[in-house]
Amino acid sequence: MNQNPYPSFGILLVDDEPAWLNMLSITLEGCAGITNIVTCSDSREVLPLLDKGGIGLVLLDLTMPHLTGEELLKRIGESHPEITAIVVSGMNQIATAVRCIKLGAFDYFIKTDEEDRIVGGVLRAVRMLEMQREYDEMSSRVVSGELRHPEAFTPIVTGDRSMLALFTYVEAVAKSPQPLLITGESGTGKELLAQAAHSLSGCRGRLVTVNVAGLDDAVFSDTLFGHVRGAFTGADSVRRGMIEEAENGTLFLDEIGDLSIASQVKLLRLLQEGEYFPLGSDRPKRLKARIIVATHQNLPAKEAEGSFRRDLYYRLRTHQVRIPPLRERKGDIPLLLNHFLTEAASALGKKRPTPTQGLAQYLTTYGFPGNIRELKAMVYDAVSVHNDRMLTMEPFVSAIERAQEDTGPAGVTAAKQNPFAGFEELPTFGDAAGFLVMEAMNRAGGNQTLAARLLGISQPALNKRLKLLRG
Ligand SMILES: Nc1ncnc2c1ncn2[C@@H]1O[C@H](COP(=O)(O)OP(=O)(O)OP(=O)(O)O)[C@@H](O)[C@H]1O
Repeated sequence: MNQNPYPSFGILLVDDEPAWLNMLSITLEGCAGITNIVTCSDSREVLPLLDKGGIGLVLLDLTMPHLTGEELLKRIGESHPEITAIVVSGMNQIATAVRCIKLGAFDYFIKTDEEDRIVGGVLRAVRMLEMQREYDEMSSRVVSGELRHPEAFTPIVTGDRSMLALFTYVEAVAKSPQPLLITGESGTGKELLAQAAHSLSGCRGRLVTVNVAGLDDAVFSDTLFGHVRGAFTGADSVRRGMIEEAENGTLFLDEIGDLSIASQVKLLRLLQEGEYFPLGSDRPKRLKARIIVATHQNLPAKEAEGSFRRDLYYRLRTHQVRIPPLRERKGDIPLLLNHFLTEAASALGKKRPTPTQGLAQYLTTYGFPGNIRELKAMVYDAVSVHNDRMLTMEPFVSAIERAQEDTGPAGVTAAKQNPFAGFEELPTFGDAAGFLVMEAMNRAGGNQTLAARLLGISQPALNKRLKLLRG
C-alpha cells in the first residue's frame, strides 16, 4: 500500500515452475498491492528459508521434486506453527484438499481457479495474520502497560488511566493498513490523536486532513479523487485529489458521521478495492495512504436510523477508539489548566500567572460540554484579560455562567431539572438542605468558598448550615 513492502511480513511462494512463480508474483502485486514476496523453486530450501524468520504466509505447490507440498506442510506445522500455509495445486483432488486442510492449511486452490479467487484467499490470510499480530502485540503491551514511543503522545496532556490504555491501543494498531476510527465528543482531542497515530505509523508521507461535514457528493469526490482536465465545465487543469496528496502518509477524514449516503458508497468502494478513479478518468489509481476517520456522532445510532451505511460502519470500526469526555477524566483538569496557562502566557507574550487556590477544584465542578477546547478557550480568555500576578476565579465563574445560560432548553443542566420528580416520598426540607450542603462540600473538595458559590449562598451562610449539621 505504500513504498514500504506490504504486508509487513513476507509471503513465500514455493513452486518448481519459475514461470508460475513469476506470474503469481505479478498478479499479487497488480491486484492486491502485495509486494513483500519471496519466491523459491527448490522445495529443499524452504525450511532453511523459514528458519531465517520474517515469513508469515507460504503458498505451496503440491507436486514438486524432492519434497512434496504435503510433506512440507507437515514439517512447517511442526517446526513453524506460527506460519500460515495455503496450498495451490495443479490438480483438483478433493481427497488431497481434505488431507491438507487437516494438516493445518488455511486454504486450498487449484491453479486453474480464477485469479480473483486466489488473490482473495491470499488477502483473507493476510488480514487474518495482521489481526492476529495486532491482537498479540496489543495484549502484550496492555499487560505490560508500556508505550514504545511515548514522545508521539507528548502534545496530549493527560494522566488518566483510560487515556493511557487508549494510547497503548493506538500504538499497537498504528502500522495496520486497516482504517482507524476515532470517536469522542467535540473538543476531546480526536485530531490530536490522529496526529499521534500518523506519527507512529512509520509512513513517510504527510498527514492530510479533510473535514467532510457539509461537502456535497460532487465536492467530496472532487476533493478526494481529484479530476483530469476537462472532466467537467470549469475543470481547466488537472487537480490532484487529497488521496494522492496523502500518498505514503495518512488521509484523515474528520466528521465522517456527516458524510452523505452517496459519498459513503464511494468511500466504502475505495476501502474495499484499494483504488479509485479521478473524475473524468478511466484509469484507476491505487490508494497509497492510511485512512483515519473521526466523528463526534454516535455511528451505531446513525446506522440504526438509516443515515449511516452498515457495511461502511463495519469496515471502519476494525480499529476503534473512543476518547472519553473531560467530565469522565476530571483528574486531567489541573494538568490541562497548568498546561494552557503556560501556553497562553507564552502565546500572548505575558508572564505566566499563578492561579488562585481552588481554581482547579472549582473547574472540576463544571461538566465542560465543549471538553478540552472549552477549557482551553476559557484559560486563553482569562490570561488575555488579567493583569495581576494572581489569576482570580472571576473570569472562569463568568465564563461558566455564560455557558450555562447559553445551554438552551435542550441542554438543561442537572441543576435546572427537578431532582425530586421521581421520588415516591419526599425528604424533609432540612434533610434535603443537608444532603445538598454535603454534596457541594464534596464537589468543592472541602473548600467552603467554592461550595458556597456552587450553592449560590454566601460563605458565612454555608458555615452556619455546616455548624447546624455537625450539631
Ligand atoms: N489532552 C489534550 N492536551 C492538550 N491539548 C488538547 C488535549 N485535547 C485537546 N486539546 C486541544 O483542544 C482543542 C480541540 O482538540 P481537537 O481539535 O483535537 O478536538 P476534536 O475532538 O478533533 O474536536 P472536533 O470534534 O470539534 O473536531 C485543540 O486546540 C487541541 O490542541
